Amino acid sequence: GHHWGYGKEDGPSAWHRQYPVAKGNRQSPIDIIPNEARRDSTLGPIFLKYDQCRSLNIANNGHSVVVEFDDSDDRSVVLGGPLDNPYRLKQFHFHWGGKGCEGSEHTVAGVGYASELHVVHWNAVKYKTYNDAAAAPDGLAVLGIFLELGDDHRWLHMITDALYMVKFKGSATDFKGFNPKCLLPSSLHYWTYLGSLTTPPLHESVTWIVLKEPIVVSEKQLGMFRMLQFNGEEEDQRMRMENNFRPPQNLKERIVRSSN
Ligand SMILES: COc1cccc(N2C=Cc3cc(S(N)(=O)=O)sc3S2(=O)=O)c1
Ligand SMILES: [Zn+2]
Repeated sequence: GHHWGYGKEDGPSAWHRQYPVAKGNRQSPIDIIPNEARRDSTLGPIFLKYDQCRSLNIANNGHSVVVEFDDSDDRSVVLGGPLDNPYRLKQFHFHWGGKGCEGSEHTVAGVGYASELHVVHWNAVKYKTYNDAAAAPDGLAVLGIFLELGDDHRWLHMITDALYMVKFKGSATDFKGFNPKCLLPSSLHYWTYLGSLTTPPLHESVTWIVLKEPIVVSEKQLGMFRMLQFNGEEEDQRMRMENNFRPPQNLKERIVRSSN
């Protein structure tokens, strides 16, 4: 049927028709204003226990490129910070712009980055399935990491080298042995707030943890993401996958907290 996308007719400004929660009170992304974030001494550090993580595959879902993990046990979790219990690593994916344009979803004092990495975790302590967690107010914890342009990232090639295998929507290939720890910046200082999925179904189920320090990737590396297509191989219309980001949404009655 008529599916959502990032074009003029099916893009973020139209999503509310099929997903009324798009106009909800805890939508994401937002513009983060550092000076207005509340420094909270009760907010401890976050811990990323990814050493036993097991990546499974890399796929093009028609909206982004996603790396999925085995989440059948608590082998890889995020804990601490604003979280009351460990959240299980499920997948990571990216959002990016067009050549030379901004592409991140969150912005910082009105400034966007070239891209944003989302590492998605779910509350397997409280919820039996991912689907249940993804629709629950404390179901997901997503780590947001900004990508800024500069030198080559020494490990990103492991992902960009695989992109030719998942050029079209619906394609997937094995992707074992990848640890997202190699995509983290040196500092785990963060902003955190209660928000939502940034794509349909836009569930208001995400505790966002946005790292303050970006990682650096080259224009050449980011350009590889733009060889992906929104369309399936059999579709006539070829649509380059780019500008797959939702713009910042109203903060409403929320505050953003800052780790020390
Ligand atoms: C029942 O709800 C479900 C079930 C299965 C998958 C999803 N998802 C859809 C969108 C979506 C968007 C994310 S983002 N950009 O905010 O990090 S994460 C995510 S998802 O949880 O994978 C939702
Ligand atoms: Zn995302």
